Amino acid sequence: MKVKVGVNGYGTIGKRVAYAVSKQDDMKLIGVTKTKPDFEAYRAKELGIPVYAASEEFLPRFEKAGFEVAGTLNDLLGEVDVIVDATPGGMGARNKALYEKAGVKAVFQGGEKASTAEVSFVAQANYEKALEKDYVRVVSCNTTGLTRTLSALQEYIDYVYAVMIRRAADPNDSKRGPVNAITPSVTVPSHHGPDVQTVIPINIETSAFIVPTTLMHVHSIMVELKKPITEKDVIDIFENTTRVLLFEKERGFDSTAQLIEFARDLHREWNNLYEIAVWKESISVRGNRLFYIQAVHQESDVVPENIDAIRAMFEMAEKWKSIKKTNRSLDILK
Ligand SMILES: NC(=O)C1=CN([C@@H]2O[C@H](COP(=O)(O)OP(=O)(O)OC[C@H]3O[C@@H](n4cnc5c(N)ncnc54)[C@H](OP(=O)(O)O)[C@@H]3O)[C@@H](O)[C@H]2O)C=CC1
Ligand SMILES: O=C(OP(=O)(O)O)[C@H](O)COP(=O)(O)O
Repeated sequence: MKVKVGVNGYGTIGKRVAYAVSKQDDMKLIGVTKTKPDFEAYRAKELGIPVYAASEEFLPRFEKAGFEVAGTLNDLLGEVDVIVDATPGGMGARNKALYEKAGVKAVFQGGEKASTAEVSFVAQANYEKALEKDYVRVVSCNTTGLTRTLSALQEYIDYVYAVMIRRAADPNDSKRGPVNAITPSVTVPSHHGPDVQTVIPINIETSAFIVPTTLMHVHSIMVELKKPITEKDVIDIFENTTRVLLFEKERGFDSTAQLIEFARDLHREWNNLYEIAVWKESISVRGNRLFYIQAVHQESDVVPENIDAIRAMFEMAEKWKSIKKTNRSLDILK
């Protein structure tokens, strides 16, 4: 039996999740929603993906353009087992009542509050917590990146302090920037530390800054150690951690620009870099402190998490079987 999946919100995350769903042999993509018949709606149609209006109020837009939709969100909800809500942050919580009414499970994204779902999710850290759940939140791209590397180091962690350097906007976003400024998140901690704690129980504080770039986020991480570890141990741990890759400045990875070029060289769809990129040379142990620097491709790291969340919610596979299956389907390197 294939799980029938719909995607509400076919934007940066939604289109990538829809693509990933279409690559799974145990899932079927039933359709996606759009609010307007723009080029993304036409592209979905060209790809054979049924397009539904995000609600009845948007139907006139499609009618005016002569764009035939397969129905509205309510029709889509009548056809699916699970909906991936990838609408703008905060909208998912409002949509939840519709999903409950339709008796459909839902995966929410990191723009929603933790309380929107029964569990906040990063596959390698807490897959089992999502088993049989109806509402799961895949945490934000930055929180996913922090959780992937910190969960691998969990037994060594006394306290974590991380500085998040966030991209100002996604590459397709011409409304938000980038701006010619550095914008601090003046609320400390930023949401990322408390968000990591919704997935793994560690001591962590974060602060965050937005900078004028669209490519990736970067994290500068400092761990106060509970017990000794060497730089080689950390390298070995990350080499054996799924969805984490080590990159060397020595090999030309000077910045996020080369990381994105690497994804382009792999001919990845939308130059997705699903894996968290840790600079090998940045791994440094000084006394009881470990330092490292990592980069997060905000548009794609959460995509495999959405797929694993669906498998957990329907108990379709145990943790590592699902993670490996998802990795293979998306050509994730390890
Ligand atoms: N972008 C990122 O870097 C990341 C985002 N996230 C989270 O993922 C979620 C989605 O973000 P993102 O993909 O960037 O957002 P986008 O703005 O790229 O896409 C959101 C989509 O939602 C659709 N939408 C807008 N209004 C409605 C509505 N009333 N009903 C249904 N759909 C609507 C839009 O459709 P249309 O185009 O038809 O108007 C749009 O395509 C957020 O929670 C965000 O925090 C998580 C990780 C990273
Ligand atoms: O989840 C993200 O970032 P975040 O972890 O800093 O909230 C995404 O990059 C979306 O961020 P945005 O809300 O600035 O678009």
